[in-house]
Amino acid sequence: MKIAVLPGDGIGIEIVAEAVKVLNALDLSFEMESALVGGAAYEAHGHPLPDATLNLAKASDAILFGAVGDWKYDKLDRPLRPEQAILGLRKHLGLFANFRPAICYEQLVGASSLKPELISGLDILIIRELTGDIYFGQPRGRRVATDGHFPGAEEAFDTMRYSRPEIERIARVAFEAARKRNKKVTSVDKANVLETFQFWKDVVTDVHKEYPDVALEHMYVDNAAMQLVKAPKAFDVVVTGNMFGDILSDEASMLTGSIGMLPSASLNSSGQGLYEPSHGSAPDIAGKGIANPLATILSAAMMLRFSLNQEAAAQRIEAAVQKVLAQGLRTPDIHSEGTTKVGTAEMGDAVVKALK
Ligand SMILES: NC(=O)C1=CN([C@@H]2O[C@H](COP(=O)(O)OP(=O)(O)OC[C@H]3O[C@@H](n4cnc5c(N)ncnc54)[C@H](O)[C@@H]3O)[C@@H](O)[C@H]2O)C=CC1
Ligand SMILES: CC(C)CC(=O)C(=O)O
Ligand SMILES: [Mg+2]
Repeated sequence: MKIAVLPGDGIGIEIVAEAVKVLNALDLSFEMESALVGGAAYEAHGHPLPDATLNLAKASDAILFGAVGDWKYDKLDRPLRPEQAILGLRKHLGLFANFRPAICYEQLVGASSLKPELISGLDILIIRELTGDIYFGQPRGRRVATDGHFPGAEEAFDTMRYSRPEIERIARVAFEAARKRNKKVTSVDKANVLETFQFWKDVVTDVHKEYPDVALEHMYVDNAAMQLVKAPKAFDVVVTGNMFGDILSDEASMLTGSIGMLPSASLNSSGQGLYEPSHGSAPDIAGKGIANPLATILSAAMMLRFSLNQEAAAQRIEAAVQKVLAQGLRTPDIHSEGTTKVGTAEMGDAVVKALK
């Protein structure tokens, strides 16, 4: 079993180091090979996703990814910007199904900005389509407007699009996942305004006929954003497009206490996966040793479960995370009165120690 380790930029480097520490402590036999990605790869090789990194990712059973990006690259031509590395990996590896579980551990009920009764026992799964939508649609660019409100003015445009097979396959992933949970799927769209999302809604409704045992509800994305903070436990599986899923999963992360707690798995149709926290490179706290590594450590657990067939090891990691939280250890993002503030490396060490 081979794992490509791509730490990336900012806190990506700090949090991936802790996940690797935990993986090494499991005494399983897998090979790990690291490569540069994002801004770090741009600095060294002039490209955020060099061929060597992409080839390593393709040749691996799984990829452990940190995060890419830094404000200092915001003026680069888009193809050279660090974020193109993660978009490129998703596209080249066909990682269309992004699982973002928002689970509120009992020990962190007080860390959320929501009332305890709203989030205690929360366990929802956001399934985000990851290789289509306005993030990948062509054409896109800048031009001089020939029509619209200001003909002759400079304008920018992107293309939102989804094909039937793209929607069908992510809908099936969602219905299958719901079958193993509470048998409810909420499909989030903007069908009242966007043709792409009326189509999304129609196709999800068609696929639902194959899953009569699973309840399907449709919800507009603006309402979904509101319901997520009003009554989050009413959701089970949420399936949505790339952009809405990006936004809603960051919102959902606060139900778990912090974005530093939200892991993710991005899978293709052959079971190969990329595992990364749902957050970014956090330049505001990078290099300070205070980033929460738990989302990345929990992503490593998802990797063991989904790509490496190591369910027992995945459960060991998840139990160890719960144990350190029960011990009262907290990075600053989840710290509250009466708990012990620790740094990134101390948190990783504590998880290693807590592995049974
Ligand atoms: N998959 C990826 O590589 C992603 C990369 N990005 C990139 O990351 C850079 C920063 O973007 P932002 O919008 O600031 O989003 P971000 O997710 O990096 O940070 C948002 C806020 O959450 C905090 N935060 C994030 N992760 C944390 C952790 N593990 N522990 C404690 N606090 C944490 C940050 O300090 C910041 O205040 C940008 O260049 C962006 O494009 C953003 C999202 C995903
Ligand atoms: C940097 C973006 C491409 C990705 C993002 O925000 C995400 O995947 O959550
Ligand atoms: Mg995001």
